[in-house]
Amino acid sequence: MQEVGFLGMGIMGKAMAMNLLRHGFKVHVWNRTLSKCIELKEHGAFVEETPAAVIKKCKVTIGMLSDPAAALSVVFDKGGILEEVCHGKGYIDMSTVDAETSIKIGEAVNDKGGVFLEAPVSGSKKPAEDGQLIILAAGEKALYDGVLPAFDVLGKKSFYLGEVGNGAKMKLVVNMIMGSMMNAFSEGLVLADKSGLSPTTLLEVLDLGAIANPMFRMKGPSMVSSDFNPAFPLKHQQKDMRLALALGDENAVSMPVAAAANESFKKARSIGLGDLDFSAVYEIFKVTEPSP
Ligand SMILES: NC(=O)C1=CN([C@@H]2O[C@H](COP(=O)(O)OP(=O)(O)OC[C@H]3O[C@@H](n4cnc5c(N)ncnc54)[C@H](OP(=O)(O)O)[C@@H]3O)[C@@H](O)[C@H]2O)C=CC1
Ligand SMILES: O=CCCC(=O)O
Repeated sequence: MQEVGFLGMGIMGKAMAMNLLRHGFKVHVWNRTLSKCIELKEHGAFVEETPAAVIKKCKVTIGMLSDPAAALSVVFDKGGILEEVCHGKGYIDMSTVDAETSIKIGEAVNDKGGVFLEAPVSGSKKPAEDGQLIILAAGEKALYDGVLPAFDVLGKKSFYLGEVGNGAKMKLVVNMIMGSMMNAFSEGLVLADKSGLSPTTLLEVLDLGAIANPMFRMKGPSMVSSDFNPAFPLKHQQKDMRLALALGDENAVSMPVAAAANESFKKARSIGLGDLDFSAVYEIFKVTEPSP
């Protein structure tokens, strides 16, 4: 499988498509905003006008879209993949969505004779550029096996999790934990600062102890210097908290920590931080009560 379609040239999709091109794949790309395909074209990608045109040319097409509405749109709307998907074609949705969205897409693709895999990823812009993602796939096993050469380029490890929906759920659980951790981390950095400690020294202390982790190590220094250039946009993290909380509702799991974290991300969105990196949630903890 050396030819692949790719829908969605956002932060992740562009990095992943570039990576496939670098490894010798022929890549047919589409993006709602066409201008985002220019750089891909310069690197040898074929730019198509609709998702349907991509799937017509490729046996396997990957989608990497912002949210459930976008994931559904490229499948069901005019010019969408349902217009061309048929026997012998596979569609792989790597966006972070809820299980219900994934199942709906999978059933529609199957009804047209195609095969479907969901494959959301852990890892952000840099792992996407470096082919170091963690792929959480579920759905048609034969498609999974067939697409492994591409997954091996995109990721450092692929998991096959069984029926459609399990990949989405695994991804939401992971991001729910990550979003909650980011809130606790932000509170700690502000608490250190406001109580007269150096946040930079706190980072050093954390990194030597039992809760050292790559996220604190990577995001900490840029947070302290108020650099929120987006790798993972805050609006997407809030979407993931919302979808994870809905999964909690369905399963009667009490999630007070995640619910509080979701409120923080919502507050950050409401003051215009949605397009910044999700670590910008830090900003809302800096706001102090005005003195009486
Ligand atoms: N960034 C990250 O670190 C990670 C992100 N993810 C997940 O991957 C997905 C993509 O994330 P990311 O690349 O960061 O997001 P971006 O916001 O950078 O890109 C979103 C993409 O979705 C497209 N899109 C949005 N709405 C529609 C629509 N209605 N119809 C068609 N296309 C649409 C955008 O097109 P246009 O350019 O026209 O706006 C763009 O190509 C999300 O589900 C996210 O949660 C998963 C792991 C890590
Ligand atoms: O969905 C985004 C995940 C970002 C990450 O795993 O670093």
